Amino acid sequence: MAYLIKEIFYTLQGEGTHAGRPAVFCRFATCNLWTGREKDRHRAVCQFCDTDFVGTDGQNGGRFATADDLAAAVERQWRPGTAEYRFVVCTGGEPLIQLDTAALDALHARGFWVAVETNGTMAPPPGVDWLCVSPKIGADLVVERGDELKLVYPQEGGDPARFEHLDFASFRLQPMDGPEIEHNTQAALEYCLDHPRWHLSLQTHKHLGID
Ligand SMILES: C[S@@+](CC[C@H](N)C(=O)[O-])C[C@H]1O[C@@H](n2cnc3c(N)ncnc32)[C@H](O)[C@@H]1O
Ligand SMILES: Nc1nc2[nH]cc(C(=O)O)c2c(=O)[nH]1
Ligand code: SF4
Ligand SMILES: [Mg+2]
Repeated sequence: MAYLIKEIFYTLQGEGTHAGRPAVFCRFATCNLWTGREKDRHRAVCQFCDTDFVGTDGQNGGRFATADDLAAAVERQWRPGTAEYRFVVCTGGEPLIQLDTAALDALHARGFWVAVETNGTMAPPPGVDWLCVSPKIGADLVVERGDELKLVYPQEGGDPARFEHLDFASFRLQPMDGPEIEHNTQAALEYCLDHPRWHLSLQTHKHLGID
């Protein structure tokens, strides 16, 4: 199977439990909850997306014919001479449309610890090392266990309490970026203070001005 990849780049994981950790980001093209085109945003299931995942024209993006070709492209972005701590974040778009066992195995074979950022509407292949699920109100959540549940806050109909029974090690609220970011950050902060099971996740890369 060929893989359509928007971009591959080396940066710090900006969000969640692993914020601050050096990582190669592999952004898969396409999503099942939005076409990615602005003209369709108002009728998308997920309307607040902050990401361009359309096409294969980003840095180091392209069509990779095999899982090993994809893993090799990821490895090329890791700093040479550091075999340890290799970390790749598979995101998108929705990575689970394309990320299969062959791709996961190929990344593992090159020594990567593999994280996935998903909207939770599709089952992951077994063996993902860190599964971060970010539910979208209006989409069926089929992934009910994982390492981190990262809820963008606030979402209409998305009371965090709705998700607390699910089997995740960590529960995070991430303020919705957009015109209301300051208000949303205060609201998420207050929610965490009142409900200490929830920890705040900030998009630190945006503050750092990095990808
Ligand atoms: C662009 S998505 C790609 C992965 C997957 N499709 C998903 O939604 O989890 C990566 C992360 O960014 C979050 N995100 C997207 N738009 C956001 C926004 N406007 N504010 C805060 N987080 C956002 C998503 O909820 C998800 O946790
Ligand atoms: N630095 C950085 N951290 C991130 N964490 C999740 C991201 C994503 O778009 O999935 C992201 C991203 O785009 N950049
Ligand atoms: S599900 Fe993820 S990639 Fe798809 S539109 Fe929503 S935030 Fe963006
Ligand atoms: Mg992002």
